[in-house]
Amino acid sequence: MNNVSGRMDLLRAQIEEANYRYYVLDDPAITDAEWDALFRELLALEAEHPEWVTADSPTQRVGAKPSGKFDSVVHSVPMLSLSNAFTDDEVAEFVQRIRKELGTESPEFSIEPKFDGLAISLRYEQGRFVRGATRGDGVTGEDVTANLRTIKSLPLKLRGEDVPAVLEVRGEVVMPRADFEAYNARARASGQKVLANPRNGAAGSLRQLDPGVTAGRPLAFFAYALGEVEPATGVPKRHSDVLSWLRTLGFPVSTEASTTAGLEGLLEAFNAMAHKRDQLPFDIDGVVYKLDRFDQQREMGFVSRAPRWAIAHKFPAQEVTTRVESIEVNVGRTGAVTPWALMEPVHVGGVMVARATLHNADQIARLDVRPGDTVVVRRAGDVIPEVVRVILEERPVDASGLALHQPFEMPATCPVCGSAVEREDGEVVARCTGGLFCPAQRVQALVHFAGRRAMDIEGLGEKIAEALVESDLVHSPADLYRLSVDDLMAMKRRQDAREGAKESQATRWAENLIAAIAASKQTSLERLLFGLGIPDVGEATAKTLARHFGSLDALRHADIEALMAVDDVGSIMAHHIKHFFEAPHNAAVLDALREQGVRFPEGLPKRAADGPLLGKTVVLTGGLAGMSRDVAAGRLEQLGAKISGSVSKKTSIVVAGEAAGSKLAKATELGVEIWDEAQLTAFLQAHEH
Ligand SMILES: NC(=O)c1ccc[n+]([C@@H]2O[C@H](COP(=O)([O-])OP(=O)(O)OC[C@H]3O[C@@H](n4cnc5c(N)ncnc54)[C@H](O)[C@@H]3O)[C@@H](O)[C@H]2O)c1
Ligand SMILES: [Zn+2]
Repeated sequence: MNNVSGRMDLLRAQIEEANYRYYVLDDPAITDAEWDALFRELLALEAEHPEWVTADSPTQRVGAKPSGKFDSVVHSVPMLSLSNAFTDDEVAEFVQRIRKELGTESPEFSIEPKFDGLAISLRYEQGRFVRGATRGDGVTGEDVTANLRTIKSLPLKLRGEDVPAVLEVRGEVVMPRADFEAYNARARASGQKVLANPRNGAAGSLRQLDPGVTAGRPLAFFAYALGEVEPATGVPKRHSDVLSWLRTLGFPVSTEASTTAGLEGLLEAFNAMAHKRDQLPFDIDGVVYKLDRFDQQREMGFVSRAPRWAIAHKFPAQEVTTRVESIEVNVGRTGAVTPWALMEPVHVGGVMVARATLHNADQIARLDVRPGDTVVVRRAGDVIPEVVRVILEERPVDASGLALHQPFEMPATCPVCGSAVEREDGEVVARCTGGLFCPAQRVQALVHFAGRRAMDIEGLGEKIAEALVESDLVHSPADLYRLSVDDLMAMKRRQDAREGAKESQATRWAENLIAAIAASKQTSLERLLFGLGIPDVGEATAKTLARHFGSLDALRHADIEALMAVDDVGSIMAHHIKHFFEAPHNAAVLDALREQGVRFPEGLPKRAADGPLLGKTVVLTGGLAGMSRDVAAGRLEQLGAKISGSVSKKTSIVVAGEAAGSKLAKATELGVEIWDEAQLTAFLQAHEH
């Protein structure tokens, strides 16, 4: 007996503490599922021992006392909670109770999603929004009027002529999931604290002392009930009609609401909503069934904490706790290195989950997640399951009480190919620098290599690249040039067999692809350089490098200083380029490409050692009508000019073509000499040999 009453005391204390963190601090320490388990256990013990039910038990009360941060508002009609049902049987009991007490065979119910947000009450006087408050402990809430005014969908003035002098509308403030994800992505990128879940996001945003902060976080509102109404004469007699009425007054009301009679209809609606759950723009944690007729609601009445005429039928939890077995990193197609927690499998959001993303190194540091840790995992909508927080109290320790595991550190080398993993200043994502060499990146690297502005191999898209890599035919771009029609046909046959497709004899695609690959052997240095996918080296830089060094070998052997002497090549890029060419596997690919017959014109740097433009730096901007900018640059270089991509004080001449933009503006500002196309043409003609 003492054990039981002791257990009840403990449960009450645990629930009190959880309520304080959840309702007042917006910073829960346990999951809703854990809270529900504690609460249910207490309810069950109280049912067995009614003599030990205390008046201040959490089962007898709603929420928690207001924090004192805001002015308080006394609700003229108390705001209650809802009883919960977790199984069909519990819903059946609920319906049975109503049938018995009302003597109605098939009571009618209104059905609505259970929004996972924050309950609020809005007060309108003479049709104008005057005050809004949180639920608080159900009797006294917090005045959050200024913050509520920032919610765009919340009407500040009621629609229509005939509105009650006093109208209180209750509903839920929620944070749409997309806005929640976007907020967290930004927070992660800038190293700020992320929101644990949209409910917390909504509650935390609404309970800000600065309405400016609330305004910056998109919130939505859904109306689902009335408080005080004066005069009450025009109020409909059914809940479903109240929802329609609220809509005509200008309130957002869920379009998912419906009505039904009897148990069957409720369970059907529950299953339908469970299917839709992931597609809804905001989180819902169940379905609420309410007796539709107000006279019947009055007959059923209330218990201390919740109405007896309604129940919330809850979905499987979207947040659960489990244990991290290990942390691994995964390399994506673009080389991005993402850490994952491998966990003891758990049911979350209705599916079994064994991996959850840890996003990036910053997030790991913020969470301080380590192997062996008990963590909260969240899975909602189509979003990848993620680790939300670590339960530090449960971190495994050794005999002397020290943590068993050190903080996790991102590996310095790629787990797939062993190349260095680098993270640029100011970037959140770490990347494998292996490029072509890294099997994890091969498919994307091949697609890039074959791209129209690189080697221009028609027909080599993502699907074929995937098949080539998967069938082990191609490890590096050089392997492309060893392929035969027979190889491709064999690959296709294996694929057809695996997919159970009918074997196709058509060889045309394979012949075309081999021809396109062969044709790409005649290329230019700049196309090849761009196609190699050197980190940071885009099309423009590839061009500049090709022009500056003239030959592949000159570039391959350039040191950092020589690289930095190239216009627009900064120190980071110079290091990337040098690393790339230094890596033996990249050198092997380049040699193999040459061996396979890839050819491009090479020579000395094109810039003449002498000429009228010697010592002058020229920038070309805007479109030229008579020739391409490349051609113009080449001819200027033959006359001794150095071509640069950006305007600075060192620029001698800016050639401004059609629609020249910021570079022209900068040249004007710096007083640099500016030529139009006519001047350029005249100059080139005058110096033609
Ligand atoms: N993790 C924690 O530490 C912790 C602590 C306290 C409470 N909780 C969570 O909160 C729940 C209990 O809290 P509660 O009393 O705030 O309520 P509740 O969420 O179980 O149900 C009542 C509330 O549902 C909301 N609601 C949503 N859609 C509705 C609709 N269509 N019609 C009517 N009401 C609707 C209203 O805000 C109402 O106040 C627990 O089940 C638990 O999930 C968690
Ligand atoms: Zn790699």
